[in-house]
Amino acid sequence: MKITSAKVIVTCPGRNFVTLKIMTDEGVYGVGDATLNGRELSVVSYLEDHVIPCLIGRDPHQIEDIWQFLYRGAYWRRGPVTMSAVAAVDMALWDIKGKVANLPVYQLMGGKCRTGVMVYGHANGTSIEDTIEVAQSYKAMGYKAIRIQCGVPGLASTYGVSKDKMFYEPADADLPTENVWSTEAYMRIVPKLFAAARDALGDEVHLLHDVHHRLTPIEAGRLGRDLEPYRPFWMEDAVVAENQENFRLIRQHTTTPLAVGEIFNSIWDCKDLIQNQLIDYIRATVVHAGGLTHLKKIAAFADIYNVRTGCHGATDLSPVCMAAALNFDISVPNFGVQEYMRHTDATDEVFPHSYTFDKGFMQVNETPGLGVDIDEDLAAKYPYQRAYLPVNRLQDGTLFNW
Ligand SMILES: O=C(O)C(O)[C@@H](O)[C@H](O)[C@H](O)CO
Ligand SMILES: [Mg+2]
Repeated sequence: MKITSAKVIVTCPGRNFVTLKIMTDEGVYGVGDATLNGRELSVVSYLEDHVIPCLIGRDPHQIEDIWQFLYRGAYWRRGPVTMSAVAAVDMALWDIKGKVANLPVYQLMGGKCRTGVMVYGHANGTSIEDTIEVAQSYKAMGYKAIRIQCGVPGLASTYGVSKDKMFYEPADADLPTENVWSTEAYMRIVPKLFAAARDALGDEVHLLHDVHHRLTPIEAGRLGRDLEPYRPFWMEDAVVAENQENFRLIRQHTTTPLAVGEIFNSIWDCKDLIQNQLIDYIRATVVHAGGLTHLKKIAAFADIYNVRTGCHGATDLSPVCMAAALNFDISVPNFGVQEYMRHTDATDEVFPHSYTFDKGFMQVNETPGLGVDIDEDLAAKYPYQRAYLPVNRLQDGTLFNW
């Protein structure tokens, strides 16, 4: 079997998605997600100019060898652009292998380890009351795990709080929107949100929260300790993780479980965090961390240290990535939870898929391959629109972490 051609499809049914489609001499094709929010076209170029020429004529069944060729063979390793491009190829090759074998990809990865994939939804509101009302509606939809984020008094806007309650897209403008941030105000409101949420939602539902890289390690230690009475499922991205040692300080001060990794690209970004047991959940994704081939290795390494998976699943990860993630989630032993931000109907129409949601769990279903496709004619109706993620400044104007 040989790869005969490949193409990159950029479409914007409300937000941008980049999809790789690999064709073979047997008529079977595979799809992979290559979306990197706010930096989409750099991955398009990486694929078109540097990856696709190397794929033509190769045997699509040699997934590991092609992965090694694109990773080691580039000489320049890692980084979000490279690893998203490698991931797209990897996903498409698993899709092809599954279609040829007439099996869903999870079967090729070892088969089901569980009956369904527990997902968490996003409840957010400008006030604590609004947020709890939305969380109640998620609970009514059957969600077992809910992320709660609320507005911070005195700040015009904050990460995680959207106008549309079901579809959150932070890349909202043609040039970066500027947000204003106060750590002090934020640290005052979040424990109150958790106290009210536990009270209103009961003991059983899992409550999650995303700090979005905004605290210092000692501040994160304090927030984690303040949240302990409300037993959060996790505190996510409490600090920036370029320095993995940051997490040691947090760990010394709190037993609140820690999650990190949505912006990680390889096992090297989380190796120390995992082997020193400084985190509880690794959030690396199929699309930004080198595809299923690499994420399987991260998960296997994490399993040794009791670290569970909690893959990123925001709307900027296309349904192609979601389908790949669900095949991964159902088949790894140390699965924790999967993030699930619903895509809009327009996006779901461009990417027909077989996965389903029911009572807080998702199912991959039995479609051979990844179980997802792209409708190219429909995709062509939504041309690329430049969109940036926001930037964040402190109240005195200092540029901060968004
Ligand atoms: O946990 C999450 O879902 C996030 O932190 C994302 O919303 C993130 O901000 C976006 O994926 C950025 O593109
Ligand atoms: Mg996050």
